[in-house]
Amino acid sequence: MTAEPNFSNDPDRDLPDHTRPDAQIVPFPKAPGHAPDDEQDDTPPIEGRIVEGVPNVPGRKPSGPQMFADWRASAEQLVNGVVELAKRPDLVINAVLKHELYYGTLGTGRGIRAAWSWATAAELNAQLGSNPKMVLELRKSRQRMGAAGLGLSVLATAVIWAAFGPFLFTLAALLGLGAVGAAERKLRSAGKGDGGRGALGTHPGSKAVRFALAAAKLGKLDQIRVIGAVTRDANAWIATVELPPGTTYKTATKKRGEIASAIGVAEVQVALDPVNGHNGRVKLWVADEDPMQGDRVENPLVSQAAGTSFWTDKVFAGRDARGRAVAFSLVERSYLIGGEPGGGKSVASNNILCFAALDPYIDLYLGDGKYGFDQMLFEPLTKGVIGDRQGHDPVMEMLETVREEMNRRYKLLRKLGTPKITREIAVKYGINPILLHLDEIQTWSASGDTKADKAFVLSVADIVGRGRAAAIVTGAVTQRPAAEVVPTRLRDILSIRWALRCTTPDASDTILGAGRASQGYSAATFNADQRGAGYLLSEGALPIQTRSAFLNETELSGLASRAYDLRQAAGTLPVSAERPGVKLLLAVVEALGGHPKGGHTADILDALTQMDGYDGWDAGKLAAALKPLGVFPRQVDIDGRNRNGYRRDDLTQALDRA
Ligand SMILES: Nc1ncnc2c1ncn2[C@@H]1O[C@H](COP(=O)(O)OP(=O)(O)OP(=O)(O)O)[C@@H](O)[C@H]1O
Repeated sequence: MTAEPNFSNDPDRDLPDHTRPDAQIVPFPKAPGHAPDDEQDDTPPIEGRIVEGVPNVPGRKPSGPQMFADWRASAEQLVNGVVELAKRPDLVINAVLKHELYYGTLGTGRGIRAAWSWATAAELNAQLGSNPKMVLELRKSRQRMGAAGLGLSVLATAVIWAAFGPFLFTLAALLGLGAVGAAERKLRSAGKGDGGRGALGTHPGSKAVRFALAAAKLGKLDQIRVIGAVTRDANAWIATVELPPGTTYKTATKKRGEIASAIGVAEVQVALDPVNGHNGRVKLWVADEDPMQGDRVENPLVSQAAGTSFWTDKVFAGRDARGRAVAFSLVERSYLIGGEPGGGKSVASNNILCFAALDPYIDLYLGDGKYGFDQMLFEPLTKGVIGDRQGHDPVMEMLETVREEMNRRYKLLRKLGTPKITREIAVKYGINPILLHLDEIQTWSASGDTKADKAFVLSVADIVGRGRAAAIVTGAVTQRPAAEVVPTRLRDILSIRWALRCTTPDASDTILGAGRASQGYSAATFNADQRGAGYLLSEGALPIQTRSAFLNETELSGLASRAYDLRQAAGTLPVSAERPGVKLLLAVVEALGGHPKGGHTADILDALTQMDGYDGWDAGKLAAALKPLGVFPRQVDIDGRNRNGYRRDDLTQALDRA
């Protein structure tokens, strides 16, 4: 236990910008009553047009003058837009050409395919065997008609060219392409394109948005309004929608899947935010691409030179669908991480473990029910670890150690007459926060040995429940999120829940809480390509769709060795036989032999000088080496002989302190 004030924990110390201001849990969707940041913008929107920027979404019904002002602003913006376009006709031509060339070519291709099918009477292919004569005759006659039509077209083209030159020909060709392109677009938006019903795309109009919401059964088309313009925000479009009277924001969140389907995107691409002060409005945010895929999310710890502070910093968990940082504090918290095998639990956990490791004053206790190598990097930093010692005994021993420490802290709190350990108390009394991280808890909570499993769950629940005030954070991780693995009484007191990809909505609810999936927060909606995707529920907030930060192996070992250095400098490395002070204490204890009281200096030196590294040591050197460790020679009575020596108690207490 270290009593030094933790100056590296100073909240004002110089950290890179991105490590703290971002460190907020941003509800996704935002908690009702919480105005989205981007609603601060005052730019009046234009209904039915796409503008780059952020819409102004008033939370109350607009007043008459307000509506008039909106319309005036809309009209002004429209006029400005037209003026801008008039100044740059090349942009208009470019856009038209691009559109016509693209859709015109697709439409022409579709036309050629259709003409070929018609000319070959493809619809009668099945009857070729039973009635070949009829089919072949029809083919011949259609092909004759087709050839005549083609010939006439070529002739007409030649006449136009000869009479009016290439200009009119080009114009006619462009008009033709435009008409075909328009038809192609219509076919696509009506769902008759080759690829099925098309998505709304990246720049939908408000009418298309209303159609989609009506199709998602949020109400009748004429009762759904889009307030202001459909706008763009980085890689998404945003629309503020007024639902039919009596339909609430919550109803809309439950239909997120249907809305996504009607828009033609994946559910994870859609976010619904409440509109401050109006429960019948919803702010619809639709990403162009799946935000849970693509490049990994990096953890800012990698580029941060300083360590972390349990009391003032937040764990960087990842980013939400909109790319905003998602982070949480560990103070007075505990957490549950669950998800199917390969769902990303270890990756998510690494963000917490690295954060904790980098605060040299957090004592780490680690247990992995897989007895694998996931935690090995951190083992040299831990105060308690079960490593590959299997069964309930090692883990129960570790839990008992933590509970003893917790009881000791409660005694201190009673003495101080204060309800919980604060940063000031921790620094004053040398109390280090504890992180107890238990991976694959099903190994001990649902092993089949009912008695042992129950004892484990009770012990963990005790630490979670009382540890909050004693600066003890418990984390439980499982790949089997089911009630028998994480009993409700345990889950309900774990304040942070992180549901990575799950196989069923029930499994997701086991982590996030009953009913969450039906509210639209289900980690079962993620697929295997969405690596690290999950829902993170922090105390008192709605679950946030989050992609966890991914630390690769190089980064992990770099962070672990940085944590080692920080702990070495702070003197908080765990007892290790390799450290000179500890090595000496262990050697002297060994030299005592078996006597419970201790040993005389002469006898100790006899045994010590036989060991490696202590050749030639005398009483003076031994006393000088033990002095900084707080161990001094005393008179020790052994078997009636009272001589200068060292007491066993003094040596073991020094080991504890080390
Ligand atoms: N946030 C992420 N970004 C990118 N890839 C990720 C992310 N999270 C997980 N992955 C990928 O998924 C793989 C599996 O993740 P991880 O090992 O964390 O799963 P797990 O849930 O711990 O599995 P198990 O239950 O078998 O231990 C990782 O090796 C990595 O390739």
